[in-house]
Parts: sequence; C-alpha cells; structure tokens
Amino acid sequence: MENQEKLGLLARASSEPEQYFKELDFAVRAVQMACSLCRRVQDSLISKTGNDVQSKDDNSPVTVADWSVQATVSWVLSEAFGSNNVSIVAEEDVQTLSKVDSAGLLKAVVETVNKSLAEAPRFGLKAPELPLGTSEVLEAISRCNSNGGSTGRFWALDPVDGTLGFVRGDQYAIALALIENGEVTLGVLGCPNYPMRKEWLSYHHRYHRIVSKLTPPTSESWDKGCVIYARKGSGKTWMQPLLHINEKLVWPNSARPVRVSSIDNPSLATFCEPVEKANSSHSFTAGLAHSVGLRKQPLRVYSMVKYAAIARGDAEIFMKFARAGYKEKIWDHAAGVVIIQEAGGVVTDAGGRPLDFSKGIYLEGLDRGIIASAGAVLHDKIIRAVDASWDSSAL
Ligand SMILES: Nc1ncnc2c1ncn2[C@@H]1O[C@H](COP(=O)(O)OS(=O)(=O)O)[C@@H](OP(=O)(O)O)[C@H]1O
Ligand SMILES: [Mg+2]
Ligand SMILES: [Mg+2]
Ligand SMILES: [Mg+2]
Repeated sequence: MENQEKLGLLARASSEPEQYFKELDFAVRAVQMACSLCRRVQDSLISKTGNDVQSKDDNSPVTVADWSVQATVSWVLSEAFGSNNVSIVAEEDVQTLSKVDSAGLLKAVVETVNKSLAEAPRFGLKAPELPLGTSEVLEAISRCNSNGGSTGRFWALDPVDGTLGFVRGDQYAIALALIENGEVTLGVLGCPNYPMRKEWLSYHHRYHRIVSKLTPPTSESWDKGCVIYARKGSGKTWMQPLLHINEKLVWPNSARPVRVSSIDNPSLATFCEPVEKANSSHSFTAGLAHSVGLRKQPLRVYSMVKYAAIARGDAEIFMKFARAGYKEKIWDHAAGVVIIQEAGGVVTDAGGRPLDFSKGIYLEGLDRGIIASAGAVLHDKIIRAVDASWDSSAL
C-alpha cells in the first residue's frame, strides 16, 4: 500500500477508475526493462564500428534496440493482460528482419530480447520459462499491428524515439501510452540518458567532443536517466530513477512528483526543438522566438526527452514545425502529451486545438505544428506569434 502510494499508482479518490492502475504498473515496469535493454545496446553500439544501424525505406535509422524493445514490451503486456486483450500500435515491423540476408540481425534481436526478459524478476515481473525462439520474437513484434482509431483501447509504442540520438550516443526515449476511445489515458516515457543537470541536455557527445572546450560529464553523472509517467485526470506526473544495472535496488522503485516550470516571462524561458532541421524548421522557430521575446538559445534535443524536459520544469516551451506534407505519428507524441498536461502544462497544435489521437496512426488534421508550454501565458503568446508570421513563412 505504502509502496503504491510512493509510486503514484493509487487512486486519489475511490471514484477514480481503478482499472488503469494495473496498466500503469505494468507499463512502467516494461519501460524500465526497455531502458535497461537500450543502455546495453547503446553502450555496445558506440564502442564498436559494425553494421549495426540499418536504414529504413525513408532512410531513417533502425537498430537492434528498436526491434528488441518492441518485442519485449509486447511480450510483457501480453503476459500481463493476455495476448487477445492487448492491441498495440507501434513503429517497427518485421519486414527488414525477416529478409534472408538479415539472419545475423535477427539472431542479435532474439539474443537481446532474451537477455532482457531474463532480467524481468528485477522489475517484479515473471521471466519466460524458456528463452523465446525466433518465431516467438517475430510474433511479438508483428503482433503490434493495430491501426488505432476512435473506439476501444490500444497501446501506442515508440520502442526507441530519437533513434538518431540513440546511434549517436545521445538522448533518446522509450514511449508507451494507453489510448482509450481516442483519448490518451496513460503515458510512460523512459529517458535513459536524461542528465543529472539540465545544462547537460544540450551537450551533444560527438559534436562537443570535437569542437567544445566543455569538459565532458563523466558517464556516471551523464547517465542518470529517469522514467516519467502520468495518468490522465490525476493531476500528477511522477518520476522514477532508472533501475541501474549492478545496483542492489529492486522493485518497487521509488517515485516523486514533478511539475512544469512557473516561468511565464518569455525572456527567462527556454524553448526546445528537434536537433535536425529536416524534422522541424529552425528558421521559423527562430523568428517566433524573436517576436515573442525568447532570449535564450534553443535547446536542441533528440526525441521525446523534450516533452520530459517540459514536464520536469527544465525548459518552458517545445515547438515542432515539420515540413508541409509530413504527417506526425501518434507514437511520437501520445505519452508526452499526457505527461506534460498532468504536470500542469499545455499541449496543442498551432491552432490551439488538442492533438487528435483518434484517427489512426497519424495525427490527422494537425494545424501547422505542435506547441507544448509550461503554462497558458507562454502558450497563447506563441500561438499568436505563429498566426502573425505564418503567411510570410516558407512553410
Ligand atoms: N521528415 C520528418 N519530419 C518530422 N519528423 C520526422 C521526420 N522524419 C521522421 N520524423 C519523426 O521524428 C522523430 C524524431 O524526432 P526528434 O524530435 O527526435 O527529431 S531530431 O532527431 O531531434 O531532429 C522520429 O522518431 P523515431 O523514428 O522514433 O526516431 C520520426 O518519427
Ligand atoms: Mg524511427
Ligand atoms: Mg519516434
Ligand atoms: Mg522510434
């Protein structure tokens, strides 16, 4: 009882729907396991120069970690709720993995999944009696083939968000959300490299190693990591430390509530945005920043760690304006939205409307871009600035 309270897993009032506690509990454990898996894979990825990063049809990267996390989370959720009751929308599929020349890759995925599942008892979960075979791993990945929609319940999973950051030894996230009748009801974000000090969020390993005189943080202080989660309507967002390998700490883990920043003066506010210009227009947001009076340098961070930074109060604004024609996917945002909202923040499209998770795998009808803020004052200022500058922008 006391432990559940500490974890933020208890209902505040008996009128609150109890059915989400089991879901949140398993989701947090699954994401903790995924964080542990990713840390191992990222460490081995950076320490060798192999052919460990594949390219998808759109030239975006995918790694052993993406498929392995998808299989692991899918397996854990199926064990907890029964595979017939679990519907998952997730980013990866098995096409590349099932190709004849991908035997080595598939073997690495199966090994990684089994290594991760063998760790399940540390997270208070049951490990499989026997290691999973290749077909079981492929089946766990391909079971995540839901198309979402406006009715019923499904999970949205981004096994590794910010894969580019992941392969560069930088920030990335594991994102799991539960969506019911088109509304995000639970969000869990694992951020294995979330640094101990927020200043280090803008520290890009590769880049700074070459051009910066900054002393690199030691791996101990850099690799702090956290899992952040929230249940819709609870008014609280919680944060757990990562369950580190080699640590004595076993489940249940401790958690503390986090809150958005109280800064509403633009000149004191920090905004974050994607690292890659190809994913969001840096020139458009620079113009917005100037007109709103944001004075600080943008914090460019890979992945949904940007949502976590707002929820934790380490930054005040997140903006993303993808090129015309790009359709945002639900798994890139669902967990982050509920985590910011329950921490006291605001997330809408650039027209001020809530993001619509009820139309399948894409955020259909999204008006121009996505804006998340620590509060309504900053949010309104940004939205007005977008309106004022949109027509003269090249977007
Ligand atoms: N062209 C384009 N425009 C906008 N967004 C795109 C585009 N291509 C991909 N994506 C999606 O962006 C996800 C990564 O977003 P980030 O905020 O991490 O971007 S960045 O790497 O920091 O630039 C990334 O998520 P992951 O694939 O999970 O890494 C993609 O879903
Ligand atoms: Mg991807
Ligand atoms: Mg993603
Ligand atoms: Mg991904």
